[in-house]
Amino acid sequence: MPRRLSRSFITTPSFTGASVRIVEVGARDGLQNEKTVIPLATKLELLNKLSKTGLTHIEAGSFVSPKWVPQMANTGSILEVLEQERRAQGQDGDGITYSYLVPNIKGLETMLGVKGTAAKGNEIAIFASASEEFSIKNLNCGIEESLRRFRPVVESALEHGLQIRGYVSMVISCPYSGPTSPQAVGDVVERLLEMGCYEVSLGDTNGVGTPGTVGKLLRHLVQERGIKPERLAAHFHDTYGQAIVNSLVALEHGIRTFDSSVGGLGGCPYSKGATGNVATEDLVYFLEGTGVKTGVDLEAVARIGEWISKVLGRGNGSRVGRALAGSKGLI
Ligand SMILES: CC(C)(COP(=O)([O-])OP(=O)([O-])OC[C@H]1O[C@@H](n2cnc3c(N)ncnc32)[C@H](O)[C@@H]1OP(=O)([O-])[O-])[C@@H](O)C(=O)NCCC(=O)NCCSC(=O)C[C@@](C)(O)CC(=O)[O-]
Repeated sequence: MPRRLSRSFITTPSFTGASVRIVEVGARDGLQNEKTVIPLATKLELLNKLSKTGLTHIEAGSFVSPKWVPQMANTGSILEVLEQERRAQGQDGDGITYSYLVPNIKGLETMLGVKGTAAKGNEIAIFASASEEFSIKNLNCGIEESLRRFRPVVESALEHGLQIRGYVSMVISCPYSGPTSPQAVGDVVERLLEMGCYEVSLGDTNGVGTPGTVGKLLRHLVQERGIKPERLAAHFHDTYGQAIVNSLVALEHGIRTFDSSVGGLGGCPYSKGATGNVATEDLVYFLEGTGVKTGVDLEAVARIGEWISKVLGRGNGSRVGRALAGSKGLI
């Protein structure tokens, strides 16, 4: 007799009528790992194209040390240009929230020092880890110290009217320390929420999660700890090709915010072998096909995925993007 499968894997609930928010991270998580310096004009063109696809939340860069991540060194110029455009468009600009990673108070001060930066339409993201070893590799300090450093960043950002998003990396397993316990993830998530983050994005940084491990993590966070799924986001890398099925598991647990990257761009500079985030095209195709509204124009994003992949001289990391390019030409 074959063993019976657990109910959630064989009976997918109907999501018809549900809607999600997609956080497009291609211009930050996607580009940060590229070896050759990408011109400012290319980054701005990418952001400009993405802003016309129905996406409402776009990560535009990082105010991190240029010695650590040289590719993000021109983030101040990106913010300045986007702010100029916002002023030219009127008070509300294009209605999109642009998000910037900030690792410490120096990063926040640099961001606030950019001419014309307004709280409206901008937010910051702080990023911690559930793995002590990865925290040291990524931030040059352990988890406790990173949280201690984030506190004044959060306080100052809130005083300036900026909203704060949180990240936790290595939520499933870490290349330096092995499997991550759901308890370790839950502890950091709760600390970030208590500190003032409006949501915490769960980073399967090296894309090793499966429905089994992701389900176990989400059961712990949502059912056992009682963390509201509205305060969580899924940030799945697609290294092992599991990101879409893991997104279904996240949907089943009530998560309605998903991070993704156009063309599946990306990798993490401090996680060897990690490939890109789940491609925005693949995510939109999956969600819309499952009855979940994204508000995102699939063909428009697929066109951008083809364009940026050609500009960067890499293969298009989106299967849906490649299929659409094959059947419709796109560009
Ligand atoms: C946190 C630090 C700065 C500590 O790095 P550190 O070397 O310990 O920093 P420090 O305070 O000793 O300063 C060293 C130098 O950096 C400068 N510095 C210091 N801070 C800044 C700053 N904000 N902006 C610009 N410059 C800065 C500082 O001024 C000094 O310059 P010097 O005096 O030598 O000329 C460094 O480790 C760092 O920048 N790390 C960021 C690494 C990163 O960006 N990783 C990728 C993003 S995380 C990720 O991708 C995962 C995620 C979010 O996507 C989710 C997932 O998938 O899991």
